[in-house]
Amino acid sequence: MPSTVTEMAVSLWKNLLQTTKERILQQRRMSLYNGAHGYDEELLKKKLQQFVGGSINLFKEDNGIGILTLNNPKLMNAFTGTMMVELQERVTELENWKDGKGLIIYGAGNTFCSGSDLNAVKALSNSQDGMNMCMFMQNTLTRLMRLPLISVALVQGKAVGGGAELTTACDFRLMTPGSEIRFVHKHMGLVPGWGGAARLVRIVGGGAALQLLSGAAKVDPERALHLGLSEETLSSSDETRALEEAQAWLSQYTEGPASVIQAVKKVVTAGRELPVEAALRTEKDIFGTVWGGPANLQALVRRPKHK
Ligand SMILES: CC[C@H](C(=O)O)C(=O)SCCNC(=O)CCNC(=O)[C@H](O)C(C)(C)COP(=O)(O)OP(=O)(O)OC[C@H]1O[C@@H](n2cnc3c(N)ncnc32)[C@H](O)[C@@H]1OP(=O)(O)O
Repeated sequence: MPSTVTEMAVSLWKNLLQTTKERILQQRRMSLYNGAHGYDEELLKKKLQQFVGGSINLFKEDNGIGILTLNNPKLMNAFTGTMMVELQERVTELENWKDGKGLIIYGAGNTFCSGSDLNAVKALSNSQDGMNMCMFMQNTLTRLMRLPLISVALVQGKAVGGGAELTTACDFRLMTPGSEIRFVHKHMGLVPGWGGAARLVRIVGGGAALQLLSGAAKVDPERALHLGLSEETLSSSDETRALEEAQAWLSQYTEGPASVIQAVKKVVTAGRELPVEAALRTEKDIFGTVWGGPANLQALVRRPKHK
C-alpha cells in the first residue's frame, strides 16, 4: 500500500497509464465482426485448416523490424486456408511485440502474392463460407493495419487479387523494377472482399480506385508512384538486395525508442480512422503514455537542438 502522498500520486499515475494502455490495446484488437454479424470464427477456422500448404513466417530482428514472409512459392504465394489462419496468429504475435517498431511483408521466390488459393476458394464458394472468409480476412487485415508498427509491403513480381488487397493494409508500398499490383477481382466476377477497396480509396482517392478496380489494370511501379500507391521504386529486383533496400528505407522512420515509434503510429492510426474529436482524445491518451517517459526525460536532459 502506498503511504506518502507522492507514492499515492505515482501509484495513481501508473494505474492511469496502465488503464490507458489496456484501452488502446483493446481498441486495436477489437474485431470488426463477431457472432452478432452471423460470423462463426471457430467454424470457419476448422474449414480453413482443411486447405493446407505454404506458411507465414515471422522473424523479429533485434533492431525492432519484423520480416513477415508469405511462403507458398509454388502457387505464387497464394493464400491457402492454413496460411490465412497463420497470418492471424502472426498478427497476434506482432500485437504483443513490445520492442517492435517496423514490419516488412514480402513474398518468397521473388513474387508477392496471387490472392487466395483458387482451390480453396472453389471449395468454399457457397455464400456463407464466402462471407465468413471475407469477415475473417477483414478482421485480420484491419488488425494488421492498426499494428503500432510502421509497415511496408515489399512488392516484387506480382501482387494480384487478395495480394493487391494485402499491400493496402500496410502503411507503405515499395516496388521493385518489373513488379505489378493488380486488382483482378472484376475478372473473377468479384469485388475486393479483404477490405482492399475501402483502403485503396483512402490511398489513391475515389476516382483512381474506381479506375483500378473497374479496369482490373496492371499497375507498374511508375504508375503506382504517380498515383501515390507506391512510395518508391527500389533499384534491385533481386530478393536479398530488395529486402536490404526496403530495410534501409524503413530504418529512416524506425530510428528511436520503440515506445515513441509505436506512439507515432498510434496517433496516425487514430487520425486516419476516427472522427476528429475522438482522434484528438485518443491523441491525448497516447501523449500521456510518452510524456514524462524515459525518452522524453532523457531528451530534456540532453536538450538537443533541431537544426
Ligand atoms: C478477395 C480475394 C479474392 C478471392 O479469392 O476472394 C482473390 O484473391 S481473387 C484473385 C485470385 N487470384 C487469381 O485469380 C490469380 C490467378 N493466377 C494468375 O493470374 C497467374 O497465375 C499469376 C498472374 C498470379 C502468375 O502468372 P505466371 O505466369 O507468372 O505464373 P503461373 O500462372 O504459371 O503460376 C504458377 C503456378 O501457380 C498457380 N497459381 C497462381 N496463382 C494461384 C492462385 N491464386 N491459386 C492457386 N494457384 C495459383 C498457377 O496455377 C500455376 O500452377 P500450375 O500448376 O503450374 O498451373
